[in-house]
Amino acid sequence: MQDNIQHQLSHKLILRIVELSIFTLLIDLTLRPLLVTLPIYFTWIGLLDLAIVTSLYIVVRFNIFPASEIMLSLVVAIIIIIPSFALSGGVNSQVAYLLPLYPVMAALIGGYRESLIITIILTIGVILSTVFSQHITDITGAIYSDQKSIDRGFWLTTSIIFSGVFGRFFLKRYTELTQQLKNENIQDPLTGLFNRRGLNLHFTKELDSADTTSSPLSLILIDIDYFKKINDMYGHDIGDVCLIEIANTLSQAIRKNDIIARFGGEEFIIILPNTPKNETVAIAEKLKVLISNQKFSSFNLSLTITQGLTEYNKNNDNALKMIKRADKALYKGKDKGRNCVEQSE
Ligand SMILES: Nc1nc2c(ncn2[C@@H]2O[C@H](COP(=O)(O)OP(=O)(O)OP(=O)(O)O)[C@@H](O)[C@H]2O)c(=O)[nH]1
Repeated sequence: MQDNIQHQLSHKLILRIVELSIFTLLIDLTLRPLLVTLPIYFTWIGLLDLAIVTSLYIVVRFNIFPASEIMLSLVVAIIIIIPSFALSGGVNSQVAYLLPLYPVMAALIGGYRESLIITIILTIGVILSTVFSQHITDITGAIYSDQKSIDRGFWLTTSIIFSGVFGRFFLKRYTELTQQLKNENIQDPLTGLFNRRGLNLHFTKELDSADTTSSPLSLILIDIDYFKKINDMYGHDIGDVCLIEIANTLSQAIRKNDIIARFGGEEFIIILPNTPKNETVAIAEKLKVLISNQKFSSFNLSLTITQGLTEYNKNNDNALKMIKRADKALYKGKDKGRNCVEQSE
C-alpha cells in the first residue's frame, strides 16, 4: 500500500520534471532567437530535441512501459541536457552549473543505479566537452582560453562525482528513515510487539501462505488475569512494567516464525504458522507455566494468563472469525477460574 503511494508520488514528480523540461525547451526555442543570432541548425536540433522529449513524455504520462519509467525519464533528462550543454558552450556554458544537481535528483527519483548511470554519463560528457572545448566554443562563437575550459571542466567533474556520492549517502539515510517510520507504524510503543496494524499485515500473509501450502495455522488469544487489580494497587506505571515483562517472556518463548502482537490493553495474540491445534495446546500450556512461575516488576508480583486457542479451518474461515472463536474460548477459560488454556469448538 505504502509502496504504491510512493510509486504514484514518484510518477507525478517525474511528470512534473519532464513537463518543466519541455517548457524550458519551448522558451529557449522561441525567446533565444529574439535575443541572439544563432545558426539555423540550432533551431532544427532544438525542434528535434522537443519532438523526442514530447514523445517520451507521452510514454511516461500514459504509463506505456511502467517498468522503464524511471530510465525513460533519465533518457529525457540526458536528451535535454546534452544538446543544450553542447550548443551553449560546453563546460563554459551557464547550463553547466546545473549538471551537478542531476546525480542527486536521479538518486531521489530513481535510486542508486539511476544516480550512478547519470553520474557516469555526465562525467564522461564533461571530460569530452573539456577535451573538445575548442570545437564546442567555436560553434557558439564564444572565445574561452584552454586554461579556463580545463579549470571549469575539472571543477564540474569533481562536483558531479561529489553529487553522485552525496546522492548515495542521502538515499541510504532516506531508506533507513523510511524503514524506521514503517516499523513504528506497525509497532506497539510500550511493548515493542506488533500492534493491530502489524498483526493484520502478517496475519493476512500467513493465512495466504497456509492456503497455498495447505499447512495448518493456529492462533492463541492471551489475556492477563485480574490486571485491573495491579493498576489499582500499584499504579499504572507498574502495570506498564508488568505488560512489558510479560511481552518479553512471551516473545522469547515462541519460535522464530511465530508472530506475536499486542491486541489490546492487556491482551496478546500469537499466530503459529505450520502448527496444528494439538501442538498449539502444548505451547500454550508452556506459556501458562512460564508466566505463573515468574515474578513481575520490582514488587515481585505474581500474574497468570488465560488463553483461548483455535485452528484455521480452510473452508470459509478468516482472521476475524478465528479471533472471535479464540475470544469465545478465552471467556470460557475466564469462567472456569482463569490461569488455563481453552480450545475453540
Ligand atoms: N498499566 C496499563 N494498564 C492497562 C493498559 N491497557 C489496559 N490496561 C488496564 O488493563 C485492565 C483490564 O481490566 P479488565 O478488562 O477489567 O480485566 P482484568 O482486570 O484483567 O480481569 P479479567 O480479564 O477478567 O481477569 C484495565 O484496568 C486497564 O486500565 C496499559 O497500557 N497499561
